[in-house]
Amino acid sequence: MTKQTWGMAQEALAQTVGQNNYKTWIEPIGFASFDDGVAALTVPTAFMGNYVQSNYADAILYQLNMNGLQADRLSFQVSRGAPRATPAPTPTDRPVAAAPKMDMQGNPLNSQFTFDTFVVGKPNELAHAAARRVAEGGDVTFNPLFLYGGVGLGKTHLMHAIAHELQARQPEKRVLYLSADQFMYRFIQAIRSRKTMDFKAMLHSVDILMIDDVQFIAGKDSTQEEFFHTFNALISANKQIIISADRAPGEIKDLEERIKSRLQSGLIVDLHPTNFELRLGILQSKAEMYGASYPDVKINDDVLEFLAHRISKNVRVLEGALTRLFAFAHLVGRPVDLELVQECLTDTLRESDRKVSIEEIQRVVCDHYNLRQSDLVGPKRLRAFARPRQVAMFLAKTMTQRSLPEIGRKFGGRDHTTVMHGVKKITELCQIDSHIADDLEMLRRTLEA
Ligand SMILES: Nc1ncnc2c1ncn2[C@@H]1O[C@H](COP(=O)(O)OP(=O)(O)OP(=O)(O)O)[C@@H](O)[C@H]1O
Repeated sequence: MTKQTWGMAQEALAQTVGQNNYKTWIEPIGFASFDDGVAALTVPTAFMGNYVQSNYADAILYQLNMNGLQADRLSFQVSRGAPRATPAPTPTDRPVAAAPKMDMQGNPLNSQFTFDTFVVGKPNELAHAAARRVAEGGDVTFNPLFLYGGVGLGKTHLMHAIAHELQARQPEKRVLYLSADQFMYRFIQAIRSRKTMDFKAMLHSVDILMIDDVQFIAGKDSTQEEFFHTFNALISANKQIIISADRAPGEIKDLEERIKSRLQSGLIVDLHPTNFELRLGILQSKAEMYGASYPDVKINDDVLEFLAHRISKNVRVLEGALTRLFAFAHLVGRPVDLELVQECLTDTLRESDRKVSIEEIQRVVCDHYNLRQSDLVGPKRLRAFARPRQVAMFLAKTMTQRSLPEIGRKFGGRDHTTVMHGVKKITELCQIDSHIADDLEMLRRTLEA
Protein backbone atom coordinates (compact mmCIF):
# COMPACT_ATOMS: atom_id res chain seq x y z
CA MET A 1 0.00 0.00 0.00
CA THR A 2 1.19 3.45 -0.68
CA LYS A 3 0.52 6.41 1.56
CA GLN A 4 -1.45 7.80 -1.34
CA THR A 5 -3.89 4.86 -1.29
CA TRP A 6 -4.43 5.36 2.41
CA GLY A 7 -4.95 9.06 1.78
CA MET A 8 -7.64 8.30 -0.78
CA ALA A 9 -9.29 5.79 1.53
CA GLN A 10 -9.27 8.39 4.30
CA GLU A 11 -10.90 10.93 2.02
CA ALA A 12 -13.67 8.49 1.18
CA LEU A 13 -14.11 7.57 4.84
CA ALA A 14 -14.49 11.24 5.70
CA GLN A 15 -17.63 11.21 3.56
CA THR A 16 -19.12 8.13 5.18
CA VAL A 17 -18.36 8.04 8.91
CA GLY A 18 -19.35 11.60 9.83
CA GLN A 19 -17.17 14.58 10.59
CA ASN A 20 -16.78 13.96 14.32
CA ASN A 21 -15.99 10.30 14.00
CA TYR A 22 -13.56 11.05 11.23
CA LYS A 23 -11.65 13.58 13.30
CA THR A 24 -11.57 11.37 16.37
CA TRP A 25 -10.91 7.95 14.88
CA ILE A 26 -9.79 8.00 11.26
CA GLU A 27 -7.69 11.12 10.80
CA PRO A 28 -5.05 10.14 13.39
CA ILE A 29 -4.44 6.77 11.72
CA GLY A 30 -1.25 6.43 9.72
CA PHE A 31 -0.14 3.92 7.16
CA ALA A 32 2.64 1.45 8.01
CA SER A 33 2.81 -1.35 5.44
CA PHE A 34 0.91 -3.83 3.32
CA ASP A 35 1.87 -7.45 3.15
CA ASP A 36 0.08 -10.68 2.30
CA GLY A 37 -3.40 -9.17 2.43
CA VAL A 38 -2.81 -7.43 5.74
CA ALA A 39 -2.85 -3.65 5.82
CA ALA A 40 -0.85 -2.43 8.82
CA LEU A 41 -1.92 0.92 10.21
CA THR A 42 -0.55 3.00 13.02
CA VAL A 43 -2.61 4.46 15.85
CA PRO A 44 -1.63 6.74 18.74
CA THR A 45 -2.90 4.33 21.44
CA ALA A 46 -3.79 0.67 21.74
CA PHE A 47 -7.20 1.66 22.98
CA MET A 48 -7.84 3.53 19.77
CA GLY A 49 -6.66 0.57 17.70
CA ASN A 50 -9.14 -1.69 19.45
CA TYR A 51 -11.92 0.78 18.98
CA VAL A 52 -11.22 1.30 15.28
CA GLN A 53 -10.89 -2.44 14.75
CA SER A 54 -14.33 -3.02 16.32
CA ASN A 55 -16.14 -0.16 14.72
CA TYR A 56 -14.51 0.81 11.46
CA ALA A 57 -12.57 -2.21 10.21
CA ASP A 58 -15.20 -3.13 7.61
CA ALA A 59 -15.52 0.44 6.37
CA ILE A 60 -11.74 0.81 6.12
CA LEU A 61 -11.29 -2.52 4.33
CA TYR A 62 -14.04 -1.62 1.93
CA GLN A 63 -12.45 1.72 1.06
CA LEU A 64 -8.99 0.19 0.70
CA ASN A 65 -10.40 -2.32 -1.73
CA MET A 66 -12.30 0.36 -3.59
CA ASN A 67 -8.99 2.17 -3.99
CA GLY A 68 -7.27 -0.81 -5.50
CA LEU A 69 -5.70 -2.48 -2.47
CA GLN A 70 -6.79 -6.07 -1.98
CA ALA A 71 -6.64 -6.12 1.80
CA ASP A 72 -8.42 -8.86 3.75
CA ARG A 73 -7.41 -7.77 7.20
CA LEU A 74 -6.13 -4.85 9.20
CA SER A 75 -3.53 -4.81 11.89
CA PHE A 76 -2.82 -1.89 14.18
CA GLN A 77 0.45 -0.83 15.72
CA VAL A 78 0.89 1.85 18.29
CA SER A 79 3.12 4.54 16.87
CA ARG A 80 5.31 5.49 19.77
CA GLY A 81 6.47 8.69 18.17
CA ALA A 82 2.93 9.71 17.31
CA PRO A 83 2.81 13.14 15.75
CA ARG A 84 -0.11 14.19 17.96
CA ALA A 85 0.17 16.26 21.06
CA THR A 86 -0.58 13.22 23.18
CA PRO A 87 1.13 12.69 26.49
CA ALA A 88 3.62 9.85 26.64
CA PRO A 89 1.79 6.52 26.48
CA THR A 90 1.01 5.08 29.87
CA PRO A 91 2.28 1.63 30.79
CA THR A 92 -1.21 0.27 30.16
CA ASP A 93 -1.11 1.40 26.53
CA ARG A 94 -0.18 -2.06 25.39
CA PRO A 95 0.12 -2.88 21.70
CA VAL A 96 -3.16 -4.12 20.30
CA ALA A 97 -3.66 -7.79 21.19
CA ALA A 98 -0.86 -9.56 19.36
CA ALA A 99 -2.82 -12.63 18.40
CA PRO A 100 -6.50 -11.89 18.17
CA LYS A 101 -8.80 -14.87 17.99
CA MET A 102 -9.83 -15.67 14.47
CA ASP A 103 -12.43 -17.66 12.72
CA MET A 104 -11.42 -20.50 10.41
CA GLN A 105 -10.59 -18.09 7.59
CA GLY A 106 -8.48 -15.81 9.68
CA ASN A 107 -11.09 -13.11 10.13
CA PRO A 108 -10.33 -11.56 13.48
CA LEU A 109 -13.00 -11.86 16.14
CA ASN A 110 -13.26 -8.88 18.40
CA SER A 111 -11.80 -10.03 21.69
CA GLN A 112 -14.05 -7.60 23.58
CA PHE A 113 -17.23 -9.07 22.15
CA THR A 114 -17.80 -11.92 24.60
CA PHE A 115 -20.74 -13.02 26.71
CA ASP A 116 -18.91 -11.71 29.77
CA THR A 117 -18.90 -8.18 28.42
CA PHE A 118 -22.47 -8.32 27.10
CA VAL A 119 -24.85 -6.60 29.51
CA VAL A 120 -28.26 -8.23 29.62
CA GLY A 121 -31.49 -6.34 30.23
CA LYS A 122 -35.15 -6.65 29.31
CA PRO A 123 -34.67 -5.39 25.73
CA ASN A 124 -32.11 -8.02 24.80
CA GLU A 125 -32.68 -10.93 27.15
CA LEU A 126 -34.34 -13.16 24.59
CA ALA A 127 -31.65 -12.61 21.99
CA HIS A 128 -29.00 -13.22 24.62
CA ALA A 129 -30.66 -16.46 25.78
CA ALA A 130 -30.94 -17.75 22.21
CA ALA A 131 -27.32 -16.86 21.49
CA ARG A 132 -26.20 -18.63 24.68
CA ARG A 133 -28.14 -21.68 23.68
CA VAL A 134 -26.51 -21.85 20.24
CA ALA A 135 -23.10 -21.23 21.81
CA GLU A 136 -23.48 -24.35 23.93
CA GLY A 137 -22.94 -26.20 20.69
CA GLY A 138 -25.36 -29.05 21.45
CA ASP A 139 -27.90 -30.41 18.99
CA VAL A 140 -28.95 -27.90 16.39
CA THR A 141 -32.45 -27.00 17.52
CA PHE A 142 -33.22 -23.77 15.77
CA ASN A 143 -31.72 -23.18 12.41
CA PRO A 144 -31.08 -20.50 11.39
CA LEU A 145 -30.94 -18.27 14.42
CA PHE A 146 -31.95 -14.90 13.05
CA LEU A 147 -31.06 -11.87 15.19
CA TYR A 148 -32.37 -8.50 14.22
CA GLY A 149 -32.55 -5.02 15.64
CA GLY A 150 -31.65 -1.40 15.04
CA VAL A 151 -28.15 -0.06 14.52
CA GLY A 152 -25.64 -0.67 17.29
CA LEU A 153 -27.80 -2.77 19.58
CA GLY A 154 -25.37 -5.65 19.93
CA LYS A 155 -26.00 -8.07 17.05
CA THR A 156 -22.34 -8.32 16.03
CA HIS A 157 -21.32 -8.49 19.67
CA LEU A 158 -23.57 -11.52 20.23
CA MET A 159 -22.35 -13.26 17.09
CA HIS A 160 -18.71 -12.85 18.05
CA ALA A 161 -19.58 -14.00 21.57
CA ILE A 162 -21.08 -17.18 20.13
CA ALA A 163 -17.95 -17.74 18.05
CA HIS A 164 -15.64 -17.25 21.06
CA GLU A 165 -17.68 -19.58 23.19
CA LEU A 166 -17.87 -22.29 20.53
CA GLN A 167 -14.15 -22.09 19.91
CA ALA A 168 -13.49 -22.49 23.62
CA ARG A 169 -15.89 -25.42 24.04
CA GLN A 170 -15.32 -27.21 20.75
CA PRO A 171 -12.08 -26.01 19.18
CA GLU A 172 -12.39 -28.60 16.41
CA LYS A 173 -15.54 -26.92 15.02
CA ARG A 174 -15.06 -24.74 11.99
CA VAL A 175 -16.66 -21.38 12.65
CA LEU A 176 -16.91 -18.80 9.88
CA TYR A 177 -17.99 -15.25 10.55
CA LEU A 178 -18.53 -12.90 7.61
CA SER A 179 -20.31 -9.63 7.24
CA ALA A 180 -22.66 -9.72 4.25
CA ASP A 181 -20.32 -7.22 2.60
CA GLN A 182 -17.40 -9.57 3.06
CA PHE A 183 -19.47 -12.45 1.76
CA MET A 184 -20.25 -10.50 -1.38
CA TYR A 185 -16.75 -9.19 -1.77
CA ARG A 186 -15.17 -12.63 -1.43
CA PHE A 187 -17.68 -14.08 -3.83
CA ILE A 188 -16.88 -11.45 -6.44
CA GLN A 189 -13.17 -11.97 -5.88
CA ALA A 190 -13.65 -15.72 -6.36
CA ILE A 191 -15.45 -15.10 -9.64
CA ARG A 192 -12.72 -12.76 -10.83
CA SER A 193 -9.97 -15.18 -10.00
CA ARG A 194 -11.98 -18.16 -11.30
CA LYS A 195 -12.00 -19.80 -7.91
CA THR A 196 -15.72 -20.06 -7.30
CA MET A 197 -15.48 -23.80 -6.71
CA ASP A 198 -12.93 -23.24 -3.95
CA PHE A 199 -15.13 -20.56 -2.45
CA LYS A 200 -18.17 -22.85 -2.47
CA ALA A 201 -16.17 -25.74 -1.03
CA MET A 202 -14.86 -23.51 1.74
CA LEU A 203 -18.39 -22.32 2.59
CA HIS A 204 -19.81 -25.82 2.55
CA SER A 205 -17.08 -27.10 4.84
CA VAL A 206 -18.01 -24.95 7.82
CA ASP A 207 -19.76 -26.23 10.92
CA ILE A 208 -21.14 -22.87 11.96
CA LEU A 209 -21.73 -20.03 9.53
CA MET A 210 -22.47 -16.51 10.69
CA ILE A 211 -23.49 -13.79 8.27
CA ASP A 212 -23.80 -10.31 9.76
CA ASP A 213 -26.02 -7.55 8.34
CA VAL A 214 -27.57 -9.79 5.71
CA GLN A 215 -29.74 -6.91 4.45
CA PHE A 216 -26.72 -5.79 2.41
CA ILE A 217 -27.10 -8.64 -0.05
CA ALA A 218 -30.64 -7.52 -0.90
CA GLY A 219 -30.89 -6.53 -4.55
CA LYS A 220 -27.55 -8.18 -5.42
CA ASP A 221 -28.75 -11.04 -7.54
CA SER A 222 -25.81 -13.37 -7.93
CA THR A 223 -24.70 -12.90 -4.34
CA GLN A 224 -28.21 -13.82 -3.20
CA GLU A 225 -28.11 -16.87 -5.42
CA GLU A 226 -24.84 -18.02 -3.88
CA PHE A 227 -26.10 -17.29 -0.39
CA PHE A 228 -29.24 -19.32 -1.08
CA HIS A 229 -27.27 -22.39 -2.17
CA THR A 230 -24.85 -22.15 0.74
CA PHE A 231 -27.77 -21.78 3.10
CA ASN A 232 -29.55 -24.85 1.76
CA ALA A 233 -26.41 -26.99 1.73
CA LEU A 234 -25.58 -26.18 5.33
CA ILE A 235 -29.11 -26.57 6.62
CA SER A 236 -29.44 -29.99 4.98
CA ALA A 237 -26.13 -31.01 6.53
CA ASN A 238 -27.52 -29.90 9.91
CA LYS A 239 -24.87 -27.20 10.31
CA GLN A 240 -25.73 -24.17 12.41
CA ILE A 241 -26.38 -20.87 10.67
CA ILE A 242 -26.64 -17.55 12.47
CA ILE A 243 -27.78 -14.48 10.62
CA SER A 244 -28.21 -10.88 11.66
CA ALA A 245 -30.02 -8.00 10.02
CA ASP A 246 -31.36 -4.60 10.87
CA ARG A 247 -34.95 -5.74 10.43
CA ALA A 248 -37.11 -8.87 10.30
CA PRO A 249 -36.65 -11.11 7.22
CA GLY A 250 -40.06 -10.23 5.82
CA GLU A 251 -39.23 -6.53 5.93
CA ILE A 252 -35.97 -6.62 4.00
CA LYS A 253 -36.66 -4.93 0.70
CA ASP A 254 -35.34 -6.53 -2.49
CA LEU A 255 -34.48 -9.76 -0.75
CA GLU A 256 -35.66 -12.74 -2.78
CA GLU A 257 -38.83 -14.33 -1.46
CA ARG A 258 -37.26 -17.78 -1.28
CA ILE A 259 -34.47 -16.41 0.93
CA LYS A 260 -36.95 -14.58 3.13
CA SER A 261 -38.89 -17.74 3.68
CA ARG A 262 -35.71 -19.74 4.45
CA LEU A 263 -34.67 -17.11 6.96
CA GLN A 264 -38.05 -17.35 8.61
CA SER A 265 -37.79 -21.08 9.10
CA GLY A 266 -35.72 -21.02 12.30
CA LEU A 267 -35.85 -18.87 15.40
CA ILE A 268 -36.22 -15.13 14.93
CA VAL A 269 -35.41 -12.88 17.86
CA ASP A 270 -35.13 -9.14 17.97
CA LEU A 271 -33.02 -6.82 20.05
CA HIS A 272 -35.29 -4.03 21.23
CA PRO A 273 -34.10 -0.46 21.62
CA THR A 274 -32.32 -0.02 24.94
CA ASN A 275 -34.03 1.31 28.05
CA PHE A 276 -32.46 3.52 30.72
CA GLU A 277 -31.46 0.63 33.01
CA LEU A 278 -29.72 -1.26 30.23
CA ARG A 279 -27.89 1.84 29.05
CA LEU A 280 -26.68 2.57 32.56
CA GLY A 281 -25.56 -1.04 33.03
CA ILE A 282 -23.63 -0.91 29.77
CA LEU A 283 -22.02 2.40 30.69
CA GLN A 284 -20.96 1.08 34.09
CA SER A 285 -19.45 -2.00 32.55
CA LYS A 286 -17.62 -0.05 29.82
CA ALA A 287 -16.40 2.56 32.30
CA GLU A 288 -14.85 -0.23 34.32
CA MET A 289 -13.18 -1.59 31.21
CA TYR A 290 -11.88 1.78 30.04
CA GLY A 291 -10.71 2.48 33.58
CA ALA A 292 -8.16 -0.29 33.11
CA SER A 293 -6.67 1.52 30.10
CA TYR A 294 -6.85 4.94 31.75
CA PRO A 295 -6.24 4.40 35.48
CA ASP A 296 -5.71 8.13 35.96
CA VAL A 297 -9.26 9.00 34.81
CA LYS A 298 -12.07 9.13 37.35
CA ILE A 299 -15.70 9.15 36.29
CA ASN A 300 -18.66 9.80 38.58
CA ASP A 301 -21.92 7.85 38.68
CA ASP A 302 -23.93 11.01 38.05
CA VAL A 303 -22.09 11.39 34.72
CA LEU A 304 -23.05 7.86 33.72
CA GLU A 305 -26.67 8.47 34.68
CA PHE A 306 -26.68 11.73 32.77
CA LEU A 307 -25.38 9.97 29.66
CA ALA A 308 -27.85 7.10 30.00
CA HIS A 309 -30.69 9.63 30.17
CA ARG A 310 -29.54 11.88 27.40
CA ILE A 311 -28.14 9.51 24.79
CA SER A 312 -30.73 6.97 23.84
CA LYS A 313 -29.91 6.34 20.20
CA ASN A 314 -27.76 3.24 20.19
CA VAL A 315 -25.06 1.64 22.24
CA ARG A 316 -22.36 2.57 19.76
CA VAL A 317 -23.09 6.28 20.22
CA LEU A 318 -23.11 5.79 23.97
CA GLU A 319 -19.83 3.95 23.84
CA GLY A 320 -18.30 6.57 21.53
CA ALA A 321 -19.29 9.29 24.00
CA LEU A 322 -17.67 7.45 26.88
CA THR A 323 -14.52 6.74 24.89
CA ARG A 324 -14.21 10.38 23.94
CA LEU A 325 -14.67 11.43 27.56
CA PHE A 326 -11.93 9.09 28.78
CA ALA A 327 -9.52 10.12 26.05
CA PHE A 328 -10.21 13.81 26.61
CA ALA A 329 -9.96 13.61 30.40
CA HIS A 330 -6.70 11.71 30.03
CA LEU A 331 -5.29 14.32 27.66
CA VAL A 332 -6.22 17.35 29.75
CA GLY A 333 -5.71 15.67 33.13
CA ARG A 334 -9.16 16.44 34.51
CA PRO A 335 -11.79 14.27 36.20
CA VAL A 336 -14.87 13.43 34.15
CA ASP A 337 -17.61 15.61 35.61
CA LEU A 338 -20.71 17.17 34.07
CA GLU A 339 -18.76 20.26 33.05
CA LEU A 340 -16.30 18.20 31.04
CA VAL A 341 -19.21 16.27 29.52
CA GLN A 342 -20.78 19.49 28.23
CA GLU A 343 -17.45 20.66 26.83
CA CYS A 344 -16.47 17.44 25.18
CA LEU A 345 -19.80 16.10 23.95
CA THR A 346 -21.55 19.22 22.69
CA ASP A 347 -22.25 17.71 19.28
CA THR A 348 -23.39 14.32 20.53
CA LEU A 349 -25.75 15.89 23.05
CA ARG A 350 -27.13 18.34 20.51
CA GLU A 351 -27.65 15.49 18.10
CA SER A 352 -29.58 13.46 20.70
CA ASP A 353 -31.71 16.46 21.51
CA ARG A 354 -32.63 17.02 17.93
CA LYS A 355 -36.38 17.25 17.55
CA VAL A 356 -38.11 16.50 14.30
CA SER A 357 -40.43 19.25 13.03
CA ILE A 358 -43.63 18.79 11.07
CA GLU A 359 -42.11 20.80 8.20
CA GLU A 360 -39.19 18.38 8.08
CA ILE A 361 -41.56 15.43 8.03
CA GLN A 362 -43.50 16.99 5.16
CA ARG A 363 -40.31 17.63 3.22
CA VAL A 364 -39.02 14.08 3.66
CA VAL A 365 -42.41 12.55 2.79
CA CYS A 366 -42.66 14.72 -0.35
CA ASP A 367 -39.16 13.62 -1.41
CA HIS A 368 -40.01 10.01 -0.79
CA TYR A 369 -43.28 10.02 -2.77
CA ASN A 370 -42.09 12.56 -5.26
CA LEU A 371 -44.80 15.11 -4.48
CA ARG A 372 -44.92 18.86 -4.14
CA GLN A 373 -45.44 20.33 -0.68
CA SER A 374 -48.54 22.12 -1.99
CA ASP A 375 -50.10 18.78 -2.99
CA LEU A 376 -49.33 17.25 0.38
CA VAL A 377 -51.07 19.98 2.35
CA GLY A 378 -53.56 21.02 -0.35
CA PRO A 379 -57.25 20.09 -0.66
CA LYS A 380 -57.02 17.37 -3.35
CA ARG A 381 -58.27 13.98 -2.24
CA LEU A 382 -56.62 11.89 -4.95
CA ARG A 383 -55.21 8.63 -3.57
CA ALA A 384 -51.75 9.61 -4.79
CA PHE A 385 -51.83 12.60 -2.42
CA ALA A 386 -54.11 11.33 0.32
CA ARG A 387 -52.04 8.30 1.35
CA PRO A 388 -48.70 10.15 1.64
CA ARG A 389 -50.59 12.88 3.52
CA GLN A 390 -51.84 10.31 6.01
CA VAL A 391 -48.35 8.87 6.31
CA ALA A 392 -47.00 12.35 7.07
CA MET A 393 -49.75 12.92 9.64
CA PHE A 394 -48.97 9.60 11.26
CA LEU A 395 -45.27 10.51 11.50
CA ALA A 396 -46.16 13.95 12.87
CA LYS A 397 -48.28 12.32 15.57
CA THR A 398 -45.74 9.67 16.50
CA MET A 399 -42.50 11.61 16.14
CA THR A 400 -43.43 15.02 17.53
CA GLN A 401 -45.24 16.27 20.64
CA ARG A 402 -47.75 18.24 18.56
CA SER A 403 -51.48 17.87 19.27
CA LEU A 404 -53.97 16.70 16.63
CA PRO A 405 -55.39 20.25 16.07
CA GLU A 406 -51.86 21.63 15.69
CA ILE A 407 -51.03 18.94 13.15
CA GLY A 408 -54.30 19.64 11.33
CA ARG A 409 -53.38 23.32 11.04
CA LYS A 410 -50.01 22.44 9.48
CA PHE A 411 -51.80 20.30 6.91
CA GLY A 412 -53.73 23.06 5.23
CA GLY A 413 -56.02 23.79 8.19
CA ARG A 414 -57.62 20.36 8.40
CA ASP A 415 -59.81 19.36 11.29
CA HIS A 416 -58.32 17.26 14.12
CA THR A 417 -60.74 14.39 13.32
CA THR A 418 -59.22 14.16 9.83
CA VAL A 419 -55.78 13.80 11.38
CA MET A 420 -57.11 11.20 13.80
CA HIS A 421 -58.63 9.24 10.93
CA GLY A 422 -55.35 9.40 8.98
CA VAL A 423 -53.31 8.15 11.93
CA LYS A 424 -55.77 5.30 12.51
CA LYS A 425 -55.77 4.33 8.86
CA ILE A 426 -51.97 4.12 8.68
CA THR A 427 -51.80 2.18 11.96
CA GLU A 428 -54.19 -0.39 10.46
CA LEU A 429 -52.49 -0.49 7.06
CA CYS A 430 -49.12 -1.13 8.68
CA GLN A 431 -50.40 -4.48 9.91
CA ILE A 432 -51.51 -5.70 6.52
CA ASP A 433 -49.50 -3.83 3.92
CA SER A 434 -45.75 -4.41 4.03
CA HIS A 435 -45.14 -1.57 1.53
CA ILE A 436 -46.57 0.97 3.92
CA ALA A 437 -44.67 -0.58 6.82
CA ASP A 438 -41.42 -0.43 4.81
CA ASP A 439 -42.09 3.16 3.76
CA LEU A 440 -42.66 4.19 7.36
CA GLU A 441 -39.54 2.45 8.56
CA MET A 442 -37.45 4.13 5.89
CA LEU A 443 -38.96 7.56 6.49
CA ARG A 444 -38.44 7.24 10.21
CA ARG A 445 -34.81 6.32 9.70
CA THR A 446 -34.28 9.27 7.37
CA LEU A 447 -35.81 11.63 9.90
CA GLU A 448 -33.79 10.22 12.76
CA ALA A 449 -30.50 10.19 10.87
N1 LIG B 1 -25.82 -5.27 25.73
C1 LIG B 1 -24.60 -4.81 25.47
N2 LIG B 1 -23.61 -4.92 26.37
C2 LIG B 1 -22.39 -4.43 26.12
N3 LIG B 1 -22.03 -3.82 24.97
C3 LIG B 1 -22.97 -3.69 24.03
C4 LIG B 1 -24.30 -4.17 24.22
N4 LIG B 1 -25.02 -3.89 23.12
C5 LIG B 1 -24.18 -3.28 22.26
N5 LIG B 1 -22.95 -3.15 22.81
C6 LIG B 1 -21.77 -2.53 22.21
O1 LIG B 1 -22.20 -1.56 21.28
C7 LIG B 1 -21.37 -1.54 20.13
C8 LIG B 1 -22.22 -1.81 18.91
O2 LIG B 1 -22.67 -3.14 18.96
P1 LIG B 1 -22.71 -4.07 17.67
O3 LIG B 1 -21.60 -3.72 16.74
O4 LIG B 1 -22.79 -5.48 18.13
O5 LIG B 1 -24.08 -3.57 17.06
P2 LIG B 1 -24.89 -4.11 15.81
O6 LIG B 1 -26.26 -4.36 16.31
O7 LIG B 1 -24.16 -5.23 15.17
O8 LIG B 1 -24.88 -2.82 14.90
P3 LIG B 1 -24.98 -2.67 13.28
O9 LIG B 1 -26.42 -2.71 12.96
O10 LIG B 1 -24.38 -1.34 13.03
O11 LIG B 1 -24.21 -3.80 12.66
C9 LIG B 1 -20.32 -2.62 20.35
O12 LIG B 1 -19.15 -2.03 20.82
C10 LIG B 1 -20.93 -3.50 21.44
O13 LIG B 1 -19.94 -4.07 22.25
